[in-house]
Amino acid sequence: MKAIILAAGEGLRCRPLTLTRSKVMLPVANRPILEHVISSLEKNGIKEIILIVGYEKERIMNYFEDGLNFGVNITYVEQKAQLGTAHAIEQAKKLISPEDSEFLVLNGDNLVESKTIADLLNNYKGDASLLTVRMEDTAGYGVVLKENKRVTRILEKRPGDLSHIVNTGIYIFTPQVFETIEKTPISENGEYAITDTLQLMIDEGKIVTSIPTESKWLDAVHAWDLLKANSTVLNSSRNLKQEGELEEGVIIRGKVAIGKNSRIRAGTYIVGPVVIGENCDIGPNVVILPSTTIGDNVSIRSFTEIQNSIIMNDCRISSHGQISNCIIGSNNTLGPGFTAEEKENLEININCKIHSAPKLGTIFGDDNRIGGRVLVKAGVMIAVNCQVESGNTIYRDLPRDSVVL
Ligand SMILES: CC(=O)N[C@H]1[C@@H](OP(=O)(O)O)O[C@H](CO)[C@@H](O)[C@@H]1O
Repeated sequence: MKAIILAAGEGLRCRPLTLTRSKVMLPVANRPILEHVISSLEKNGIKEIILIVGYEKERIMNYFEDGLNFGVNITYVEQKAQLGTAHAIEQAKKLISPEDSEFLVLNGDNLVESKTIADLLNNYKGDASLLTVRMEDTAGYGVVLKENKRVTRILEKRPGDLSHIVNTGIYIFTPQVFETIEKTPISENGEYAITDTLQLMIDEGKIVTSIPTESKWLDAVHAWDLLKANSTVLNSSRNLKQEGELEEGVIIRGKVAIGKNSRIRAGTYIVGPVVIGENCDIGPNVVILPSTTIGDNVSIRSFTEIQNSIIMNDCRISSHGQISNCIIGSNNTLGPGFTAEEKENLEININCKIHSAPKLGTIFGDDNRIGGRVLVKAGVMIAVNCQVESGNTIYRDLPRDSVVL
Protein backbone atom coordinates (compact mmCIF):
# COMPACT_ATOMS: atom_id res chain seq x y z
CA MET A 1 0.00 0.00 0.00
CA LYS A 2 1.24 3.52 -0.81
CA ALA A 3 1.20 6.29 1.78
CA ILE A 4 0.68 10.00 1.21
CA ILE A 5 2.28 12.10 3.95
CA LEU A 6 1.11 15.69 4.31
CA ALA A 7 4.19 17.82 5.01
CA ALA A 8 3.54 21.12 3.24
CA GLY A 9 2.42 23.37 6.11
CA GLU A 10 4.53 25.61 8.32
CA GLY A 11 3.01 24.99 11.76
CA LEU A 12 2.38 28.61 12.69
CA ARG A 13 1.71 27.87 16.34
CA CYS A 14 5.17 26.29 16.63
CA ARG A 15 6.94 29.56 15.90
CA PRO A 16 9.69 30.64 16.42
CA LEU A 17 10.97 27.09 15.78
CA THR A 18 9.15 26.95 12.44
CA LEU A 19 10.50 30.26 11.14
CA THR A 20 13.37 28.31 9.58
CA ARG A 21 11.99 24.77 9.22
CA SER A 22 8.56 23.23 8.86
CA LYS A 23 6.88 21.49 11.76
CA VAL A 24 7.60 18.03 10.32
CA MET A 25 11.34 18.76 10.71
CA LEU A 26 11.18 19.61 14.43
CA PRO A 27 13.42 17.17 16.27
CA VAL A 28 12.19 14.65 18.81
CA ALA A 29 14.96 12.52 20.33
CA ASN A 30 17.29 14.00 17.68
CA ARG A 31 15.22 12.85 14.68
CA PRO A 32 12.68 14.96 12.79
CA ILE A 33 9.06 14.09 13.63
CA LEU A 34 8.69 13.06 9.96
CA GLU A 35 11.48 10.49 10.33
CA HIS A 36 9.56 8.85 13.20
CA VAL A 37 6.46 8.78 10.94
CA ILE A 38 8.37 7.25 8.00
CA SER A 39 9.99 4.67 10.27
CA SER A 40 6.55 3.61 11.61
CA LEU A 41 5.29 3.17 8.03
CA GLU A 42 8.42 1.23 7.02
CA LYS A 43 7.97 -1.15 9.96
CA ASN A 44 4.49 -1.91 8.58
CA GLY A 45 5.94 -2.75 5.16
CA ILE A 46 4.83 0.55 3.59
CA LYS A 47 7.78 1.56 1.44
CA GLU A 48 6.20 3.68 -1.33
CA ILE A 49 5.82 7.17 0.06
CA ILE A 50 4.43 10.28 -1.59
CA LEU A 51 5.54 13.31 0.36
CA ILE A 52 3.50 16.49 -0.18
CA VAL A 53 5.86 19.37 0.47
CA GLY A 54 5.61 23.17 0.34
CA TYR A 55 6.97 25.41 3.09
CA GLU A 56 10.78 25.01 3.53
CA LYS A 57 10.66 22.01 1.20
CA GLU A 58 14.40 22.02 0.42
CA ARG A 59 15.22 21.25 4.03
CA ILE A 60 12.94 18.17 3.91
CA MET A 61 14.23 17.02 0.52
CA ASN A 62 17.90 17.47 1.46
CA TYR A 63 17.40 15.42 4.60
CA PHE A 64 15.36 12.51 3.22
CA GLU A 65 16.58 12.55 -0.42
CA ASP A 66 15.06 9.55 -2.25
CA GLY A 67 14.27 7.79 1.04
CA LEU A 68 16.66 4.86 0.52
CA ASN A 69 18.63 5.63 3.72
CA PHE A 70 15.33 5.27 5.57
CA GLY A 71 14.31 2.02 3.88
CA VAL A 72 11.62 3.59 1.66
CA ASN A 73 11.13 5.22 -1.78
CA ILE A 74 10.02 8.82 -1.60
CA THR A 75 8.36 10.75 -4.44
CA TYR A 76 7.98 14.46 -3.72
CA VAL A 77 4.97 16.46 -4.88
CA GLU A 78 4.80 20.19 -4.30
CA GLN A 79 1.64 21.84 -3.03
CA LYS A 80 2.32 25.39 -4.20
CA ALA A 81 -0.47 27.08 -2.26
CA GLN A 82 -1.55 25.65 1.08
CA LEU A 83 -5.25 25.32 0.34
CA GLY A 84 -6.18 22.61 2.84
CA THR A 85 -5.84 18.89 3.44
CA ALA A 86 -8.14 17.76 0.57
CA HIS A 87 -6.21 19.98 -1.85
CA ALA A 88 -2.92 18.53 -0.54
CA ILE A 89 -4.10 14.94 -1.11
CA GLU A 90 -5.38 15.87 -4.59
CA GLN A 91 -1.81 16.82 -5.58
CA ALA A 92 -0.90 13.11 -5.42
CA LYS A 93 -3.76 11.96 -7.69
CA LYS A 94 -1.56 11.15 -10.69
CA LEU A 95 0.67 8.92 -8.51
CA ILE A 96 -2.22 6.72 -7.34
CA SER A 97 -3.31 4.28 -10.03
CA PRO A 98 -6.51 2.20 -10.29
CA GLU A 99 -4.38 -0.85 -9.32
CA ASP A 100 -3.85 0.75 -5.92
CA SER A 101 -7.01 -0.66 -4.35
CA GLU A 102 -6.50 1.66 -1.40
CA PHE A 103 -3.89 4.04 0.04
CA LEU A 104 -2.99 5.54 3.39
CA VAL A 105 -2.89 9.24 4.26
CA LEU A 106 -1.36 10.78 7.36
CA ASN A 107 0.12 13.99 8.73
CA GLY A 108 3.90 14.30 8.76
CA ASP A 109 3.83 16.31 11.97
CA ASN A 110 2.04 13.85 14.28
CA LEU A 111 4.18 11.31 16.12
CA VAL A 112 2.97 7.76 15.63
CA GLU A 113 4.43 4.39 16.54
CA SER A 114 4.26 1.41 14.19
CA LYS A 115 1.42 -0.13 16.21
CA THR A 116 -0.71 2.98 15.60
CA ILE A 117 -0.49 2.41 11.84
CA ALA A 118 -1.00 -1.34 12.32
CA ASP A 119 -4.26 -0.67 14.20
CA LEU A 120 -5.67 0.98 11.07
CA LEU A 121 -4.14 -1.48 8.58
CA ASN A 122 -5.63 -4.44 10.49
CA ASN A 123 -9.14 -3.05 10.86
CA TYR A 124 -10.06 -0.72 7.99
CA LYS A 125 -13.21 -1.29 5.98
CA GLY A 126 -15.67 0.51 3.75
CA ASP A 127 -15.00 3.36 1.32
CA ALA A 128 -12.85 5.26 3.83
CA SER A 129 -11.60 4.57 7.34
CA LEU A 130 -10.24 7.05 9.81
CA LEU A 131 -8.24 6.33 12.93
CA THR A 132 -9.57 7.93 16.10
CA VAL A 133 -8.42 8.49 19.68
CA ARG A 134 -10.43 9.42 22.78
CA MET A 135 -9.51 12.78 24.26
CA GLU A 136 -11.01 14.93 26.99
CA ASP A 137 -9.96 18.28 25.53
CA THR A 138 -10.78 18.20 21.82
CA ALA A 139 -10.06 21.89 21.11
CA GLY A 140 -8.31 22.38 17.77
CA TYR A 141 -9.27 18.95 16.39
CA GLY A 142 -11.95 17.35 14.29
CA VAL A 143 -14.31 14.99 16.13
CA VAL A 144 -16.66 12.29 14.87
CA LEU A 145 -20.16 11.12 15.73
CA LYS A 146 -20.79 7.46 14.94
CA GLU A 147 -23.22 4.56 15.11
CA ASN A 148 -21.32 1.39 15.89
CA LYS A 149 -18.26 1.72 13.66
CA ARG A 150 -19.95 3.83 11.00
CA VAL A 151 -19.25 7.58 11.08
CA THR A 152 -22.40 9.67 10.77
CA ARG A 153 -20.84 13.14 11.08
CA ILE A 154 -17.48 14.85 11.20
CA LEU A 155 -17.33 18.14 13.03
CA GLU A 156 -14.22 20.23 12.47
CA LYS A 157 -12.83 22.40 15.26
CA ARG A 158 -16.19 23.28 16.85
CA PRO A 159 -16.43 24.52 20.43
CA GLY A 160 -18.15 22.35 23.04
CA ASP A 161 -18.31 18.71 24.05
CA LEU A 162 -19.97 17.37 20.89
CA SER A 163 -17.85 14.22 20.95
CA HIS A 164 -14.62 13.04 22.51
CA ILE A 165 -13.70 10.82 19.57
CA VAL A 166 -10.94 12.76 17.82
CA ASN A 167 -9.94 12.35 14.18
CA THR A 168 -6.18 11.68 14.09
CA GLY A 169 -5.95 12.65 10.42
CA ILE A 170 -4.77 9.11 9.56
CA TYR A 171 -6.95 7.59 6.83
CA ILE A 172 -7.25 4.74 4.38
CA PHE A 173 -9.06 5.68 1.17
CA THR A 174 -9.93 3.95 -2.10
CA PRO A 175 -8.90 5.93 -5.23
CA GLN A 176 -12.61 6.90 -5.68
CA VAL A 177 -12.02 9.54 -3.01
CA PHE A 178 -10.51 11.78 -5.71
CA GLU A 179 -13.97 12.08 -7.33
CA THR A 180 -15.41 13.38 -4.04
CA ILE A 181 -12.38 15.66 -3.45
CA GLU A 182 -13.19 17.34 -6.78
CA LYS A 183 -16.72 18.07 -5.52
CA THR A 184 -15.56 19.33 -2.10
CA PRO A 185 -16.59 22.97 -1.57
CA ILE A 186 -14.26 25.54 -0.11
CA SER A 187 -14.78 25.93 3.66
CA GLU A 188 -15.50 29.12 5.62
CA ASN A 189 -11.81 29.60 6.31
CA GLY A 190 -10.91 29.32 2.65
CA GLU A 191 -9.62 25.74 2.57
CA TYR A 192 -10.52 22.47 0.89
CA ALA A 193 -10.72 20.20 3.94
CA ILE A 194 -10.56 16.41 3.72
CA THR A 195 -13.02 16.32 6.62
CA ASP A 196 -15.56 18.06 4.32
CA THR A 197 -14.79 15.43 1.66
CA LEU A 198 -15.53 12.69 4.22
CA GLN A 199 -18.79 14.40 5.20
CA LEU A 200 -19.77 14.51 1.51
CA MET A 201 -19.03 10.78 1.23
CA ILE A 202 -21.24 10.09 4.25
CA ASP A 203 -24.03 12.26 2.77
CA GLU A 204 -23.76 10.28 -0.49
CA GLY A 205 -24.33 7.03 1.45
CA LYS A 206 -20.74 5.80 1.27
CA ILE A 207 -19.38 3.83 4.19
CA VAL A 208 -16.92 5.74 6.35
CA THR A 209 -15.67 3.80 9.38
CA SER A 210 -14.02 4.97 12.57
CA ILE A 211 -11.20 2.75 13.83
CA PRO A 212 -10.20 3.45 17.44
CA THR A 213 -6.63 3.20 18.68
CA GLU A 214 -4.96 3.43 22.07
CA SER A 215 -1.47 3.38 20.55
CA LYS A 216 0.76 6.45 20.50
CA TRP A 217 -0.47 9.50 18.59
CA LEU A 218 1.04 12.79 19.63
CA ASP A 219 0.51 16.16 18.07
CA ALA A 220 2.78 19.09 18.93
CA VAL A 221 0.20 21.84 18.56
CA HIS A 222 2.42 24.48 20.17
CA ALA A 223 6.20 24.68 20.27
CA TRP A 224 6.26 23.72 23.96
CA ASP A 225 4.35 20.47 23.24
CA LEU A 226 7.61 19.27 21.68
CA LEU A 227 9.02 18.84 25.21
CA LYS A 228 6.30 16.35 26.07
CA ALA A 229 6.75 14.51 22.76
CA ASN A 230 10.50 14.37 23.35
CA SER A 231 10.09 13.08 26.88
CA THR A 232 7.56 10.42 25.78
CA VAL A 233 9.85 9.15 23.03
CA LEU A 234 12.96 9.20 25.24
CA ASN A 235 11.16 7.28 27.97
CA SER A 236 10.05 4.58 25.56
CA SER A 237 13.33 4.24 23.64
CA ARG A 238 15.38 1.10 23.98
CA ASN A 239 18.94 0.17 22.97
CA LEU A 240 20.45 3.60 23.48
CA LYS A 241 24.11 3.37 22.41
CA GLN A 242 27.07 5.09 24.05
CA GLU A 243 29.55 5.63 21.24
CA GLY A 244 31.33 8.76 22.45
CA GLU A 245 34.25 9.03 24.84
CA LEU A 246 33.67 9.35 28.58
CA GLU A 247 36.50 10.80 30.68
CA GLU A 248 37.16 9.39 34.11
CA GLY A 249 34.77 10.57 36.79
CA VAL A 250 31.70 10.91 34.55
CA ILE A 251 28.59 9.53 36.27
CA ILE A 252 25.76 8.16 34.16
CA ARG A 253 22.46 6.88 35.52
CA GLY A 254 19.58 5.47 33.51
CA LYS A 255 19.25 5.31 29.70
CA VAL A 256 21.73 7.64 28.03
CA ALA A 257 22.75 7.68 24.34
CA ILE A 258 25.97 9.40 23.33
CA GLY A 259 26.78 9.82 19.63
CA LYS A 260 30.06 9.21 17.77
CA ASN A 261 32.99 11.55 18.46
CA SER A 262 31.28 13.17 21.43
CA ARG A 263 33.43 13.75 24.48
CA ILE A 264 31.98 13.92 27.98
CA ARG A 265 34.51 15.49 30.32
CA ALA A 266 35.31 14.62 33.94
CA GLY A 267 32.82 15.31 36.69
CA THR A 268 29.80 15.46 34.37
CA TYR A 269 26.63 13.92 35.83
CA ILE A 270 23.94 12.64 33.48
CA VAL A 271 20.59 11.12 34.47
CA GLY A 272 18.62 9.50 31.63
CA PRO A 273 16.63 9.32 29.60
CA VAL A 274 19.00 11.59 27.73
CA VAL A 275 20.14 11.56 24.10
CA ILE A 276 23.34 13.37 23.08
CA GLY A 277 24.25 13.63 19.39
CA GLU A 278 27.59 13.38 17.56
CA ASN A 279 30.69 15.60 17.88
CA CYS A 280 29.60 17.19 21.16
CA ASP A 281 31.98 18.48 23.80
CA ILE A 282 30.37 18.48 27.24
CA GLY A 283 31.92 19.35 30.60
CA PRO A 284 33.82 19.24 32.78
CA ASN A 285 31.23 19.25 35.59
CA VAL A 286 28.03 19.66 33.58
CA VAL A 287 24.72 18.30 34.93
CA ILE A 288 22.19 16.89 32.44
CA LEU A 289 18.89 15.67 33.87
CA PRO A 290 15.90 13.82 32.35
CA SER A 291 14.36 14.20 29.66
CA THR A 292 16.91 16.08 27.62
CA THR A 293 17.95 15.82 23.98
CA ILE A 294 21.15 17.47 22.77
CA GLY A 295 21.84 17.66 19.02
CA ASP A 296 25.11 17.29 17.06
CA ASN A 297 28.14 19.61 17.39
CA VAL A 298 27.02 21.12 20.70
CA SER A 299 29.45 22.35 23.34
CA ILE A 300 28.42 22.86 26.96
CA ARG A 301 30.86 24.26 29.50
CA SER A 302 31.33 23.75 33.26
CA PHE A 303 28.63 24.05 35.91
CA THR A 304 25.77 24.40 33.46
CA GLU A 305 22.63 22.43 34.38
CA ILE A 306 20.09 21.31 31.77
CA GLN A 307 16.81 19.53 32.46
CA ASN A 308 13.81 18.46 30.37
CA SER A 309 15.00 20.45 27.37
CA ILE A 310 15.83 20.20 23.68
CA ILE A 311 19.08 21.74 22.47
CA MET A 312 19.35 21.55 18.68
CA ASN A 313 22.52 21.21 16.56
CA ASP A 314 25.54 23.52 16.58
CA CYS A 315 24.86 25.35 19.87
CA ARG A 316 27.55 26.72 22.16
CA ILE A 317 26.49 26.97 25.79
CA SER A 318 28.92 28.60 28.16
CA SER A 319 29.51 27.89 31.86
CA HIS A 320 27.10 28.37 34.81
CA GLY A 321 23.93 28.20 32.69
CA GLN A 322 20.47 27.19 34.01
CA ILE A 323 18.30 25.66 31.30
CA SER A 324 15.14 23.84 32.32
CA ASN A 325 12.00 23.17 30.23
CA CYS A 326 13.52 25.04 27.30
CA ILE A 327 13.82 24.51 23.55
CA ILE A 328 16.91 26.05 22.01
CA GLY A 329 17.02 26.03 18.18
CA SER A 330 20.16 25.44 16.07
CA ASN A 331 23.32 27.52 16.11
CA ASN A 332 22.65 29.54 19.26
CA THR A 333 25.44 30.95 21.39
CA LEU A 334 24.60 31.43 25.07
CA GLY A 335 27.15 33.32 27.16
CA PRO A 336 28.26 32.46 30.72
CA GLY A 337 25.65 32.60 33.46
CA PHE A 338 22.65 32.33 31.07
CA THR A 339 19.46 31.77 33.05
CA ALA A 340 16.06 30.84 31.72
CA GLU A 341 13.43 31.51 34.35
CA GLU A 342 10.68 28.86 34.42
CA LYS A 343 7.08 28.91 35.58
CA GLU A 344 4.04 26.66 35.57
CA ASN A 345 0.70 27.37 33.89
CA LEU A 346 1.77 30.30 31.77
CA GLU A 347 -0.64 32.16 29.53
CA ILE A 348 1.04 32.85 26.21
CA ASN A 349 -0.28 35.16 23.52
CA ILE A 350 0.08 33.80 19.98
CA ASN A 351 -1.54 35.90 17.24
CA CYS A 352 -3.76 37.67 19.78
CA LYS A 353 -5.06 34.40 21.23
CA ILE A 354 -4.16 33.18 24.71
CA HIS A 355 -2.78 29.65 24.89
CA SER A 356 -1.89 27.98 28.18
CA ALA A 357 1.49 26.32 28.54
CA PRO A 358 2.49 23.89 31.29
CA LYS A 359 5.89 24.34 32.95
CA LEU A 360 8.03 26.33 30.53
CA GLY A 361 11.33 28.16 30.41
CA THR A 362 12.11 29.79 27.09
CA ILE A 363 11.98 28.90 23.39
CA PHE A 364 14.69 30.11 20.99
CA GLY A 365 14.60 29.95 17.19
CA ASP A 366 17.94 29.62 15.34
CA ASP A 367 21.11 31.71 15.11
CA ASN A 368 20.86 33.93 18.20
CA ARG A 369 23.85 35.35 20.07
CA ILE A 370 23.33 35.94 23.76
CA GLY A 371 26.00 37.60 25.93
CA GLY A 372 26.89 36.76 29.53
CA ARG A 373 24.58 36.94 32.59
CA VAL A 374 21.41 37.23 30.52
CA LEU A 375 18.09 36.28 32.16
CA VAL A 376 15.11 35.37 30.00
CA LYS A 377 11.75 35.52 31.79
CA ALA A 378 9.51 32.45 31.73
CA GLY A 379 7.54 31.90 28.52
CA VAL A 380 9.42 34.61 26.60
CA MET A 381 10.52 33.54 23.11
CA ILE A 382 13.49 34.72 21.07
CA ALA A 383 12.99 34.45 17.29
CA VAL A 384 15.89 34.17 14.84
CA ASN A 385 19.22 36.00 14.45
CA CYS A 386 18.83 38.16 17.57
CA GLN A 387 21.68 39.65 19.51
CA VAL A 388 21.47 40.32 23.25
CA GLU A 389 24.37 42.05 24.95
CA SER A 390 25.63 40.95 28.38
CA GLY A 391 23.73 41.68 31.57
CA ASN A 392 20.25 42.14 30.04
CA THR A 393 16.96 40.72 31.28
CA ILE A 394 14.53 39.86 28.47
CA TYR A 395 10.91 40.47 29.47
CA ARG A 396 9.19 40.33 26.05
CA ASP A 397 9.37 38.16 22.92
CA LEU A 398 12.12 39.28 20.56
CA PRO A 399 11.21 39.32 16.84
CA ARG A 400 13.67 38.28 14.11
CA ASP A 401 16.94 40.29 13.92
CA SER A 402 16.40 42.12 17.25
CA VAL A 403 19.37 43.75 18.93
CA VAL A 404 19.25 44.35 22.70
CA LEU A 405 22.09 46.57 23.82
C1 LIG B 1 -9.41 19.79 7.92
C2 LIG B 1 -8.63 18.66 8.49
O1 LIG B 1 -8.06 17.89 7.76
N1 LIG B 1 -8.62 18.57 9.82
C3 LIG B 1 -7.89 17.54 10.55
C4 LIG B 1 -6.44 17.98 10.69
O2 LIG B 1 -6.40 19.26 11.27
P1 LIG B 1 -5.21 20.29 10.92
O3 LIG B 1 -5.56 21.58 11.64
O4 LIG B 1 -5.20 20.43 9.42
O5 LIG B 1 -3.93 19.66 11.43
O6 LIG B 1 -5.72 17.06 11.50
C5 LIG B 1 -6.25 16.89 12.82
C6 LIG B 1 -5.36 15.89 13.54
O7 LIG B 1 -4.08 16.44 13.70
C7 LIG B 1 -7.69 16.40 12.76
O8 LIG B 1 -8.25 16.28 14.06
C8 LIG B 1 -8.52 17.35 11.93
O9 LIG B 1 -9.82 16.81 11.76
